[in-house]
Amino acid sequence: MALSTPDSNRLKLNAGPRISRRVRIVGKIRGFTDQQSAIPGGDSKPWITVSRSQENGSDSSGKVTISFGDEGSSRKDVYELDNCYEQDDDNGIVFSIEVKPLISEVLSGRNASIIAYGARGSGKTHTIQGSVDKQGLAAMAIAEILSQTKDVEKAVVVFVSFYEVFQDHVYDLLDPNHPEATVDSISHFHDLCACWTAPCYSAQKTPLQMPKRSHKGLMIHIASADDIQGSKRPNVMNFVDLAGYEDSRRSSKDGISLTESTRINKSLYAIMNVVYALNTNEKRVPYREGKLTRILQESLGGSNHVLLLTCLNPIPCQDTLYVASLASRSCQSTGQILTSSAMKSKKHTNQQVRLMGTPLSGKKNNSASNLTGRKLFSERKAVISKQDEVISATKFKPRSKNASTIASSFHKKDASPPNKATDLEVTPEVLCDVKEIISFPDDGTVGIEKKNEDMSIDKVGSPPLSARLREITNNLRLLEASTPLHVLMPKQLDVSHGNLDSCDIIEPKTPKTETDVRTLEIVKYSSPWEKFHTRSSGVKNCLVQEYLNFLNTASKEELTRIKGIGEKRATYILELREESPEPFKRLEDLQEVGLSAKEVNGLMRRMAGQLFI
Ligand SMILES: Nc1ncnc2c1ncn2[C@@H]1O[C@H](COP(=O)(O)OP(=O)(O)OP(=O)(O)O)[C@@H](O)[C@H]1O
Repeated sequence: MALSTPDSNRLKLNAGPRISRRVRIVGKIRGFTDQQSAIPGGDSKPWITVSRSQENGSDSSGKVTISFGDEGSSRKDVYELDNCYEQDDDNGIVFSIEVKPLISEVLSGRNASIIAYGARGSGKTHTIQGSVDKQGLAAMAIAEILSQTKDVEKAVVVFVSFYEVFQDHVYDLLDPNHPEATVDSISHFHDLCACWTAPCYSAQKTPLQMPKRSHKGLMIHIASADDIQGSKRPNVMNFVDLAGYEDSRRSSKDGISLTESTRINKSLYAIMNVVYALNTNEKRVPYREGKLTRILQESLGGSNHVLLLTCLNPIPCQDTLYVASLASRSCQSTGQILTSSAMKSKKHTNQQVRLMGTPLSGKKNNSASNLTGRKLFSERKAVISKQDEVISATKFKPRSKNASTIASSFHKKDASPPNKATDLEVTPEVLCDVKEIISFPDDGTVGIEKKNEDMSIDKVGSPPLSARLREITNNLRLLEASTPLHVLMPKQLDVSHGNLDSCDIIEPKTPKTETDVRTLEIVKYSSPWEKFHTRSSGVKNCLVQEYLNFLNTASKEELTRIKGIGEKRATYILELREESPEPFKRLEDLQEVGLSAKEVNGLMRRMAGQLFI
C-alpha cells in the first residue's frame, strides 16, 4: 500500500541517513529509576559517555561512540553505533527522530520493525510498551498512523496482532479465532494492549508456569481498500520487546534453568546474526535460526527498514557491556570484528539477499501475495510451531463497525488452508543450512572481541568445533562451580548505586558469606579419592548435560560435524526438535535417533577426549 499524504513526503526528508543502512542500530541509555535518583550522588558519575562525530567535518557519518567506565577507570570499553539517546532523552524524542520517518516508509509500501534489545532491566519495555504514565513507542506509532491515515481518500484499516515467543513457542495474545483486532482509536489500542503489557500470557496456565522471560511482539497491519480488494498483503510495522539478555550463569538465581536461559540467549543471538548478515550483505541471512526471526522474516531485509534499539543500563552492568559489543559488531562500524568472509560478502548485492526468501515488498510471487496479514502470520506460525499451543489471553471486541467489516473480509479470504509450500517462501538457498555467526549463546565468559580472537570464525561463519568444545570446558567449570559441592556464588549487590536487581557489577568479586563458609565445612570427604570421585562424577554429569544441550540447539551443520551423528541423524534430530523443543533430556534419549548404548558411550568418550586436545 502506498498512501500519498503531504506529511509523508516531509517525513521522508527527515529520515536523512537512516534510509541508507539496512538495519540502523541506535543506543538508548535508560533513565534512572525513581529509586536510583533518590540516592545521593547516585547519578553524578556517568558510566556511559556518548561522543558524537563531527557532522560537518571529514567524518559525516553522524555516528556516535559510546564508552563505558568512569573517569577513574584504567580500561574503557568503546563502541560505535549509528546514534545514541541519552538518559534525558524521552520516548518522544526517540519517536520523532527514529520511528516517525519509518511510519512514512510503511505508508509508502514497505515494512518496518523496531526491535528493543538489551540486558535485563535496561528499559526495553519502558521504551516499546511504555508505562502507566509514559507512552511507549508503539502507542505513539499507532496514534501517528491513525492520524496520518484518517484524512486519506481511500478507507484505510489499521489492525493489530500481539504475540509472545516463550521457550521457542509462539503464543497469540489475542483470541486465536480472531488473532487480529482493528484499531480505530488510541484508547481502543490501549485496551487491546492489556494482553501485551500485563503478565497474563495464558488463562490456562498457573502463575508458576507463567513465562518469566519472553519476547513480546506487536504487528500493526495497515491496508487500504484497494489492498483488500486485490488481496494484497497489508504493510506491517513491527514492535518487538525482546527478552532481556542475561548471562546464563546468573539466570539460575531466578530459577531459570541453564537450558531455558541458553534458549533465550540463543534466540537473541539469532536476531543479532540476522542483523549482522543484513548489514554486511551476507549471502545467506539466517532467518531460520529462531522463531522470532522467522516471524519477522517478511519485514527484515530487502527494502524494509529495521531499527535495533539497544537499551543500555545507566549503572555498571556486565550484560550491558556485552550487549553493546554485539550491537556495535552488527553495526559494523568499528571494523574490529569483520571476518574475511564478511568482508568478501560485502560485495554481494541486495538482490542476492532477496533471493534468500525476502522479496521486496510489492514484488512478491503470486501465491505469496494472496496472503493477507492475518493469514501470513497465522500460517507462518502454524508452520513454525505446528504443535505449539495457541492460547488466548483476551477477547476480540471490534469497536468500529466499518473497520471490523473490512477486517472480516480479510478473515473470509483467509479461510483456505495454509499452503506450506508457499507461506515461508522457502527457496533452496533458505533451506541450505545457515551458519551461525555467533554460535555459542550461553557463553558469558568471553566478550565478542575475545570470541573472535579465540574462536577464529571459519569460512562459513561458524566457529570450529574445537572452539566450541573449549567453551564447553569453560561452561563445565562454571557449572561445577555452581554445584552444591562448592560455595554458591551470590550476586554482588551494587549497593552504592541502589542495586537494580538485574544488574551485576563488572568483574564482580564474590564475598564469602557466613553461610558459604558453613556450606564448605559441611562437605567433608573421608579421602582425597572420595573427593576426586564425587567431584569428577559431577563434571561427568555436566558434560553429558552440555552435550545434550548442544544436540538440542545446534544447527544441522554443527551436528554433522560430530563424528557418529552424520547427515541423516542430524536431519532426524532437527525433525525431533520441531516436535519437541528439547528432545534430549537424558543420554538414553539418543536411542531415539538410532544410537545404541555402545555408540553413545563412544560418542561421549570422544567428546571428553577432545577437551584435552
Ligand atoms: N527512561 C526511564 N526513566 C525512568 N525509569 C525507567 C526508564 N526506563 C525504564 N525505567 C524503569 O526501569 C525498570 C526496568 O525497566 P524495563 O522494565 O522497561 O526494563 P526491561 O529492559 O524491559 O526489563 P526486562 O529485560 O526484565 O524485561 C522499570 O522499573 C522501569 O520503570
